[in-house]
Amino acid sequence: MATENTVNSGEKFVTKKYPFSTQPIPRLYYRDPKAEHLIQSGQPVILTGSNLVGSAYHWDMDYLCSNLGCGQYTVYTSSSGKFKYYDEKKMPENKDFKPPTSHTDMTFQEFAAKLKQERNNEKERMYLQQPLNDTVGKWIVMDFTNFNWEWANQQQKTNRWGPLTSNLLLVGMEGVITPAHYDEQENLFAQIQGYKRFLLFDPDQFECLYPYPIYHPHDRQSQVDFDNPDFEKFPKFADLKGYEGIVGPKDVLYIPMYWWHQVESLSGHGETISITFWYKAAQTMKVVYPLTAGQKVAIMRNIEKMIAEALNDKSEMSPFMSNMVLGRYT
Ligand SMILES: O=C(O)CCC(=O)C(=O)O
Ligand SMILES: [Fe+2]
Repeated sequence: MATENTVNSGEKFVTKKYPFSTQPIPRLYYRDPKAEHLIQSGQPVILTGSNLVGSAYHWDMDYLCSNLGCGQYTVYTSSSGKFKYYDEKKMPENKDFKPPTSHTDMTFQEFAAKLKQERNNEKERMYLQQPLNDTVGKWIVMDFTNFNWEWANQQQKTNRWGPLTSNLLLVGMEGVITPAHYDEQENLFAQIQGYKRFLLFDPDQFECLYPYPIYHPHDRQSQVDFDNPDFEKFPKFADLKGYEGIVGPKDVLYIPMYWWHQVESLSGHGETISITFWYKAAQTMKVVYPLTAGQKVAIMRNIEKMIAEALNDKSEMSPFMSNMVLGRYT
């Protein structure tokens, strides 16, 4: 696999090389009017100085072990290092589907012990992904209470986002990868430990990334294997253009809704610890034309859902979808 060296804020990183070009995600002080403007116009930006999770900068494996309590945490395991998300609710109707990762629930202490054991085991990567809940110990509650809610709430208000839905705690081994996908929520992604490389793609790159059908467990994920793209099946992947940036401790990345992202925990800098702040979409006051690429993705999703429900048999989807457009809209 081809790699290249990247230098970012004085640190050196080895990153994988992909067959598409990228431009840097802007990196700006959080109070910079240019940063505020990017968020308001639904563009990604790496924000410095916000201290969104300033009260959690001391979180590391030992502190979390002592203070996270004895609740159960979901830990995913992968032999490829890739953790492509799958929706288990969509598995019963997709009998041939084989989950690419497995998961088990364990205490944080059990996870930390396993991590120490497996740290040098290239064949087994682990990634803890668990929304923060009320089983955490009192010091974590204290740190959480002292997040920069004033700024977060102000962003929520200014951008008319809906309610905060969850804070996902992500603790990953070096080298873990979350393959390209989009989410249906706004996200302030806060980094605490380690470095993550983000590859981002505008929602207008939809046709270059070939998401799975909506009824598939991998809905919202790209079908393209970035390490070994099948250009015959996915020819427009060759036209893909993206953004990239490295997010380190204290940085916050705004990931706008429907923006594709691939996330790679970089090697040589220890485990990665991150927290997401997911917000429901802003309510649309008045529709303005032309529609944005994100609004078109939302329309496609709704239509696809309606057709899938009406047909009630996923084997009918493919001929139906082709017949609807063939020689008419093609
Ligand atoms: O950090 C990761 O590995 C994935 C994060 C992600 O996909 C998200 O925050 O939406
Ligand atoms: Fe995501």
